[in-house]
Amino acid sequence: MVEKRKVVHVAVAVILGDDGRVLLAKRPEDKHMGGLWEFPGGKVEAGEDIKLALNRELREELDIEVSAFAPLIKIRHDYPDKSVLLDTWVVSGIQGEPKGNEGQLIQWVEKDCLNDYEFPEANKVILRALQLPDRYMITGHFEEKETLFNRVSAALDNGIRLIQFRAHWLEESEYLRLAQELSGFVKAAGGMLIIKGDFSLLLEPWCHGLHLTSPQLGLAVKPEKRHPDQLLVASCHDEQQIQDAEAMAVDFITLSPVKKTQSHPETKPLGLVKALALTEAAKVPVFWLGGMGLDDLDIAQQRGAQGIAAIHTFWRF
Ligand SMILES: Nc1nc2c([nH]c(=O)n2[C@H]2C[C@H](O)[C@@H](COP(=O)(O)OP(=O)(O)OP(=O)(O)O)O2)c(=O)[nH]1
Ligand SMILES: [Mg+2]
Repeated sequence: MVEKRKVVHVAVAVILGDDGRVLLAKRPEDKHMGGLWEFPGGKVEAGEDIKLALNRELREELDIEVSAFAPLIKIRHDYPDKSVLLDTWVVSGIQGEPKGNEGQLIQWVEKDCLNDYEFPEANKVILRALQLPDRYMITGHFEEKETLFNRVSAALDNGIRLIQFRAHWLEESEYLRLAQELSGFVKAAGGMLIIKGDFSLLLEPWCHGLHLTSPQLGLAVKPEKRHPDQLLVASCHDEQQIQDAEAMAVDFITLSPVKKTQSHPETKPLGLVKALALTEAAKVPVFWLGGMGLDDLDIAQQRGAQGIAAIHTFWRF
C-alpha cells in the first residue's frame, strides 16, 4: 500500500547562477531515475537540518557550497517503487566551481529552456512552481470599470503578475466583456488573468486560465482541450477537494481560509497546522488564501506553499 510506505526526504537544489541560469545534472544510469536530468541533491540524513543537507549534497556531488536559500516547494510523489518528499529550495551565492564529482554530466540551462529537458515525473511540479510567481491577486469590489483598471494597473506596477478576476455581482455577459478587455491589459504588462466560469471559456483564445470553484471539481467534465499555456486553478478547502483538483490536472490550487477572512467571515479557518499538513500532502503548488497579508508570505513559503493569494492585501496598492 502506497499510503503506508516510508517517504524518503530529499533535499533538492535549484542552483541559480549569477546570470540567472540553473545548474542541472544528469543522474547516473545505475541510480533510481537514472539517465534523467535532475536538480542536484540527495537524501536528508535523520535529524539533519535541510540547509546543511543541501550544502552537504552539493559538496559531495558538485564540490560547491551555497550561501542563500529560498524555499520553493515541498512536493510529495509516489513512484511505483518509491515515495519521495522533494524539499526543493532555490539556492544561490555559489562558492567554488561546480564539477561532476560522481562522473555525472552537468549543464547550465536558461530558465525558459528547462521544459526541453527530460526530468523524473515528480519534477513537472517543480518546473511549474519555478514558473509561477509567489503572489496571486484576486480582484476586489468596484463600481466603475475605471476603478478596476486603476487597481489592476497599480498591482501590476507593484510586480503582481497573476490575477484572478472576481466580480460575482456582475451579469455573465458583462463579466465576460470586461474579462476579455482586462485580459488584454494584463497580458500587455506581462501578466496572466485567470477568470471564473464554465469550462468552455478555455476555448476562448483570449483566456489565460480558468479558476474552478470547489463545486466544479465534482463535475465529470474534464477540461482536456486547454492550450498548454492556459492555467487551470482550483479553490480547495480540504483533502478531498485537493485530490479531486489533482485528478483534473490543475496547475495549482488555492487553499482557504487559512486565517479568518473579511470575504467569508462566517467560515471557520483551517489554521496553520492543518494548512501545513494539507500543503505537504498536495502534489501541486499551493497558494494560501484567507486573511493573508504580506507578512504571511514568508510563513507560507517556509511551510511549503508557493505563496499567498489575497483580495484585500493587493487591492489596496
Ligand atoms: N536529487 C534529486 N532527486 C530527485 C529529483 N527528482 C526526483 O524524483 N528525485 C528522486 C530520485 C531519487 O529517488 C531521490 C533522490 O535521491 P538521490 O539518489 O539523489 O540520493 P543521494 O544523492 O543521497 O544518493 P545515494 O548515494 O543515496 O543514492 O529523489 C531531482 O530533481 N533531484
Ligand atoms: Mg543525489
